[in-house]
Amino acid sequence: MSEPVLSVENLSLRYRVPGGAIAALRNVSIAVRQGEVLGIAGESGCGKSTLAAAMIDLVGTNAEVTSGVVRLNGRDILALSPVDRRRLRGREIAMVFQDPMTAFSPVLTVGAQLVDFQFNLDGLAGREKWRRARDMLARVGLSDPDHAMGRFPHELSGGMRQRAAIAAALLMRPSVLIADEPTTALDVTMEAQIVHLLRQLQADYRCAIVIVTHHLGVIAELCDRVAVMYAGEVVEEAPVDALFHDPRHPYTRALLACDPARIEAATGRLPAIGGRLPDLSSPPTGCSFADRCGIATDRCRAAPPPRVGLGPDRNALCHEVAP
Ligand SMILES: Nc1ncnc2c1ncn2[C@@H]1O[C@H](COP(=O)(O)OP(=O)(O)OP(=O)(O)O)[C@@H](O)[C@H]1O
Repeated sequence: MSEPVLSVENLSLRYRVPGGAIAALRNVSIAVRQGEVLGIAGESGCGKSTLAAAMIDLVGTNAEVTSGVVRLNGRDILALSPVDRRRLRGREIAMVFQDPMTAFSPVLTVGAQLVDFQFNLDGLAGREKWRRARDMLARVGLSDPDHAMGRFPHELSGGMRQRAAIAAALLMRPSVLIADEPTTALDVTMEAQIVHLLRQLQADYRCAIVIVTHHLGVIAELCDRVAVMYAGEVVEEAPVDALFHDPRHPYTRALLACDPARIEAATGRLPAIGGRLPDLSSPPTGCSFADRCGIATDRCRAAPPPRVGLGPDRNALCHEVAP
């Protein structure tokens, strides 16, 4: 099995807030290999976006990594100087956000910005950078790339803008693409098209993709492997088919039961997981999910759960799951 291109090892991160800190990531370990698509799933507030941002070293100024390593192509990026870290972004690792305007300035044309993004390619003439940018827009499915190059970002439709943002991210051929809810702002048809595009690009460029999404349909369509997060921890990690056919962690089971695609036929209503996420300013001593779990015992509330190996690429953080 190939070496991971990106790995996070025992990463803990907290956000400083007035009067304390939010433990947004707790001992997270996860890796993605070349050509693999890793999905990160979980309810709102579980730490998905924080994990994605930490992977590309884009966490906010009130964030503090308290332990752990983020390794990109073998290098510990947290140990690099800020200048070296910035140099990696865009070249070896790039990000696509929910709002494609995040990638662009509103006051420059798409073409000018795509040319600027290639500032690292010293030996390349401006005309060549323009051609590369135009070709990448064509590659991501803009039917008239020459026209799009001359437009301001707001002059493109939402779907076109997201395609242009994906083009911007892939322009330097990074080995890892991090996508944080890239389809959430789009309608269903557009979402399907972007998922299809990501799958094609991944096959063509063999880049690894880490995709954060609350949409389990996107995970099922696109991902090879899934990490399910709950309260700042990865509670289950599994190949995608195994996760959907045989979820092992009680939280994963609850999450799948809540998927909008599985709206209860009888009532037409969406089942919800009862209870709330624990307060991450003082996480519980035992299992974080114990208060909402149907099979929790006293042991679950008293002691942190073990990580139980369940086969290749498969584990769950639970007292009650059997190997
Ligand atoms: N900049 C910040 N300052 C303080 N707390 C933050 C900050 N960003 C996130 N948090 C908190 O960290 C926890 C994890 O948030 P995060 O956004 O990573 O979760 P998420 O699973 O991506 O949620 P969503 O799907 O709603 O984006 C939450 O409790 C959130 O309120």
